[in-house]
Amino acid sequence: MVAESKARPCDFVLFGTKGDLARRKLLPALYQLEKADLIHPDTRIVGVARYEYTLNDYVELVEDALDTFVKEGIDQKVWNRFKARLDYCMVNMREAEDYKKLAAHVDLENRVMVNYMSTPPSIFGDICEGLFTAGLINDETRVVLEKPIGHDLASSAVINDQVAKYFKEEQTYRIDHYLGKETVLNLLALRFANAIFTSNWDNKSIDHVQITVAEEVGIEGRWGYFDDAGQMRDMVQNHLLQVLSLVAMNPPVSLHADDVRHEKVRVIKCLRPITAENVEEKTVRGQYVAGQMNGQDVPGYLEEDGANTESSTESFVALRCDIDNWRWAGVPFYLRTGKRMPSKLTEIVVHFKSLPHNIFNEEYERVPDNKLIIRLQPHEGVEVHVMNKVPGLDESMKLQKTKLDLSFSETFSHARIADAYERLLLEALLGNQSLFVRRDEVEAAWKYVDGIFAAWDKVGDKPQPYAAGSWGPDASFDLLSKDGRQWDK
Ligand SMILES: NC(=O)C1=CN([C@@H]2O[C@H](COP(=O)(O)OP(=O)(O)OC[C@H]3O[C@@H](n4cnc5c(N)ncnc54)[C@H](OP(=O)(O)O)[C@@H]3O)[C@@H](O)[C@H]2O)C=CC1
Ligand SMILES: O=C1O[C@H](COP(=O)(O)O)[C@@H](O)[C@H](O)[C@H]1O
Repeated sequence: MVAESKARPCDFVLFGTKGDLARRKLLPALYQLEKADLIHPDTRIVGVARYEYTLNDYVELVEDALDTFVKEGIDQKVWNRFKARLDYCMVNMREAEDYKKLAAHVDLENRVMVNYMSTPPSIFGDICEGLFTAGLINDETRVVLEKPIGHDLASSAVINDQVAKYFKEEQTYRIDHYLGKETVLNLLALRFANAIFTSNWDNKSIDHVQITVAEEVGIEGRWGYFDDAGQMRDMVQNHLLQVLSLVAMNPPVSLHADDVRHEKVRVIKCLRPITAENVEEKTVRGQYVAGQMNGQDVPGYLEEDGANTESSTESFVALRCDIDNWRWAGVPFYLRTGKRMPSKLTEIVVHFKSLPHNIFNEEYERVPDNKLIIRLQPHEGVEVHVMNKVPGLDESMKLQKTKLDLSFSETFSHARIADAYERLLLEALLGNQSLFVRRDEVEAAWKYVDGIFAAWDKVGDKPQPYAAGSWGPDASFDLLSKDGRQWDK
């Protein structure tokens, strides 16, 4: 992607530094950037929380997070460099006056202040106001917002307005970590650097597209958060619609942030609204009950720690999305995501159209369709399913389904696949917004999702049970079979 500004030294201020995301993902990602020598030598990292820590306490907290979450272990030399950048400031994030303390920890004259809000979105506005009160916002100051922004279109507009009071859109970086995944970025290369795909990427060649984001994990101690959100708000509104928009968008004029975002938002705006009249035909939602994962008994959603036995929050969603534009008219995009599925699997399957006529033997009534499978995680790679002649002297031209399989770990064996947050933190430090979501994208996605919730409410839809360790409710299979199709897995 194209960096909008040259690398400059930054004050990277991590609000919520003691939280789960900061410990599990953000601090390890910063450490990896240090290891790869990608952080400007004068950049500082300032942790912010509401605890009275000494700098030493904070350094220990960071070391503990890295010990726990950096898989390959900490390299002492890298750690020594990294820890020299650390600083800590105690702030009560709801108290605007308290932010004045931060002034002593940053240098607006010589460094760009990048404020990462790894906190509940309900305090994003307070943080912006606090930064303003303390005189810490200039034209270069950036703010990085975690997802999901809001609970629906109205609440997301409130949060975006609170932020926009102090920060321009060019200063606002909305995170969707799927946009930082190496394989999601590879979609751009696959689509726009390969004529074989570019010229076949529409309703003349493609029958339908499947996007699956299956998770093995359950609620992982986040029941309070998750029950309020559900899989639709936690995954579909952001990650799945972002992936869909990258698969379906028209070629952007360039890789500059707004050129890419302009094309993505056009796709989301073309999604045909799902209404009470067709919501039962086009959507399925589920909630897991007790089952087995890898031979172990696991509890149902309502038996998880902290659960409320009345909850009708969905942990699984499947949708048929239709994109009303010239390129995709008549090509359904089937989306599916759920917790407690049999395995972690994130992939896009592009099913090409059937051939009009079979000139080969009768082994197949119809020659099986070609498929392009883009494996986002795990086993990152790309497969193309094609038909081949079985070698041999017989006259029958026997065909066999075969696959061209490009595995990233084998083909690029020298390259380490970076975690999505490494890429996104680097881009935020460099000042490149391409991989961040613009306000109109977030709002268009909420509009679509809000319509589905309204339709579910109107028809009184409730999640259907599925056993933990299964691929979701039976209705998810019916969603495709009634269109004469089936899920790839
Ligand atoms: N965890 C994850 O995997 C993901 C999280 N996110 C998003 O990232 C953000 C952070 O999530 P997560 O780390 O899980 O949440 P946590 O609750 O673990 O962390 C949030 C942090 O914010 C701090 N905080 C909250 N209110 C205040 C306040 N008034 N003053 C000072 N500190 C405050 C909390 O402090 P204290 O410790 O004192 O309570 C806590 O350390 C959320 O927006 C979430 O939606 C997005 C994707 C994945
Ligand atoms: O944002 C989130 O994403 C994770 C899944 O991310 P992945 O990179 O492991 O695919 C999900 O488990 C979590 O609930 C959600 O908030």
